[in-house]
Amino acid sequence: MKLKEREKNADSPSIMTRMKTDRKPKMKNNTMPPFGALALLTVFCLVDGLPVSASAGNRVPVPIANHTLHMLLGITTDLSDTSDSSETEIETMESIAEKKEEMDEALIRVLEAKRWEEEEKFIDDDEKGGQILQEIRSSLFRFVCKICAWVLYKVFCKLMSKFFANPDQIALVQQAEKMGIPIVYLPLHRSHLDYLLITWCNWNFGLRLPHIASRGNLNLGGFGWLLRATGAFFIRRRVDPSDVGGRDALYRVVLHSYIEQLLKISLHIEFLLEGTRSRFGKALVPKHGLISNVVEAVQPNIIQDVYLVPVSYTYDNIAEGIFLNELMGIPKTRESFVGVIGEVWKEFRKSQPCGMVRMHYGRPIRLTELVPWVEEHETEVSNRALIRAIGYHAVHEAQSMMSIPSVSILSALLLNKYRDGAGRETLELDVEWLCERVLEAKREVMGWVSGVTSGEHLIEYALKFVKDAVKLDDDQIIPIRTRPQLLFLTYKRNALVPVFGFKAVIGKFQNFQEFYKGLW
Ligand SMILES: O=P(O)(O)OC[C@H](O)CO
Repeated sequence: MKLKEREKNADSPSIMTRMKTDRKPKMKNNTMPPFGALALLTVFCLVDGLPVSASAGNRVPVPIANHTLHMLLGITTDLSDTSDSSETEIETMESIAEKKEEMDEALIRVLEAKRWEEEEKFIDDDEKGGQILQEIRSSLFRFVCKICAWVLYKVFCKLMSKFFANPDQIALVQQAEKMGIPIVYLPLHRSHLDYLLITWCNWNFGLRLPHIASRGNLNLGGFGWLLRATGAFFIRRRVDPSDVGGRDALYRVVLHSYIEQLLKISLHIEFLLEGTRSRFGKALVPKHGLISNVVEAVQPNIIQDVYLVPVSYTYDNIAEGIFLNELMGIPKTRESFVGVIGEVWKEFRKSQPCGMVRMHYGRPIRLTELVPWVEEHETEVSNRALIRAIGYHAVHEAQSMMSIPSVSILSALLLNKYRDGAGRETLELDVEWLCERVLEAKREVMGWVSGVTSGEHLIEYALKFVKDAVKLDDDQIIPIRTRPQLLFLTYKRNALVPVFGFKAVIGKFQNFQEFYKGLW
C-alpha cells in the first residue's frame, strides 16, 4: 500500500501518526446520532448473540460508605496519575502488603457499620467481603506501567506495520479528563490486544490509565499480577442475579462498592461491553451488569456525572487469529500462563501479523445527557430499558467509527460475488468500486485514498492476509471453498455488514406498499 503517499495526500482529519503525535489537536464536534431509535434498530439487526439479562435486577441497594475502599484506592489514585508529580511516588510491593490488613479491616468496618445491619447473614460474611475485595482489586504501579509501556511499544512494533490514532479524538478525551469527571471507556472486544492498546494509548497521550474490568480467566499466576499492576481488576464470569442473600449478593455489593469508590475519586474505568471477543467479526449484544453499576453510582451529591467513551479498533488481522477452532465446534481451551507465552512467541515469529491497526475513541458523552432522570433516583435504578439503551448506544457509536480493512473489501467480493474466482483485472475494478461506496457511507477503508490508491495495490496488500483462504491461478484469484476458509472470509467480510446492513434492510422494504400487501 502506498501509505506514505496516502499520508501526504489525504486531507482527512483522521490521518494519524505512528505511535506518537505532536500535531496540535483540533476540536471536532461530533454529535449524537439524530435517529436514536433507528440506530438501536440497526444494532439489533446487526449484532450476534442473544440478549443478556441485566444482572442488576435484584441488586441489594448500596448506600455510600465514606471510608469504604478509599484507603485501598488511595494507592491507586496516586499511581494511576501519569504526571510526574512527586506525590505520585511508586508504592512498593511491601507497602501494599502492609496495607492489606488495614484495607480488610476498613471493609469489615463498613460492612458492620453501614450496609447490612439488618442482614445478619451478611454480617457473618464479613471476612468473605474482604476476600472478595482482594479477588477483585487492581493495584496500579506506576513503575510497572512505565516498563510495560516500553515493552508494549516494542511488541506493537513487532506485531503491527502501522498504528494509527486520531489526534482529534484523543483531544476530546483529554478535554473531558480535564473536567475532573471520571471517564468510563466502553470498548468493543475483538482481541486480547484491545485493552493493551487502550492502556498504552492513554499512557502515550498523557491520559490517566483506566481500571479495567477483566474476566477471572486472565488472572493467571504472574500474568494476573502484571495485569493488576497495569490496571486490571478481576470480575467473575458468572454471578447469579437472583441470589438475594447468599454469596453472589455479597459479591455484587463489594463489586458495586469498588466501582463506586473508583468513580468517586475520579478514577477512570474500562468495561469490555460485549464481555467476550466477537467470534464472527460483528458486534455482540452488550452486557448491562457493569453499566448499571455505573448508572446507579451516579447520584446527586455523590458522583455527579461520568463520561462514557465508546472505543473500537480496526485490525487488518487480529493477533490470535479468528477462533477457527471454536467456529468449527472445538471447545475453547482454558487460558494458561504457558499457553499465553506460547501464543505470544508464535506471533512474534511472524512478521507484523496484525498489519495496520487503528484505534478509535468516540466522543465523550455525559451520562446525564443520556439519562436526565438520573437526578431523580436514589439507590436503585428501576428503568432497565434505559440501561440497555446506553449499552446499545455505546456499541453503535463504537461500531460506526470503525474503518474497513482492505482485506474485508477483498473477502466480501470473493465471498459474495466471485465464489468461483475472478481475474485480477475484474477484481481490481470491483475493489475500487466497493471502496468508493464505503467512502460514500462516510467510512474509511484503511490504506485507501480515493484517486490515489489503485485496486491493484489494495489487492496486493490484502492478499497477504487472506493467502490461506484463496488459490492463485495465473491471474485468477479463487476462494478455497472449504469450511475453515469460508469461515475466515466471512469473519473478514462481516466488517462491512454495519456499513451496508441498515441500507440493505431499508432497501428490502423500499417498496413498502408491496411489502405491506404481502403481510395480508
Ligand atoms: O471469552 P474470551 O475467550 O473472548 O475471553 C475474553 C477475555 O476474558 C477478556 O479479554
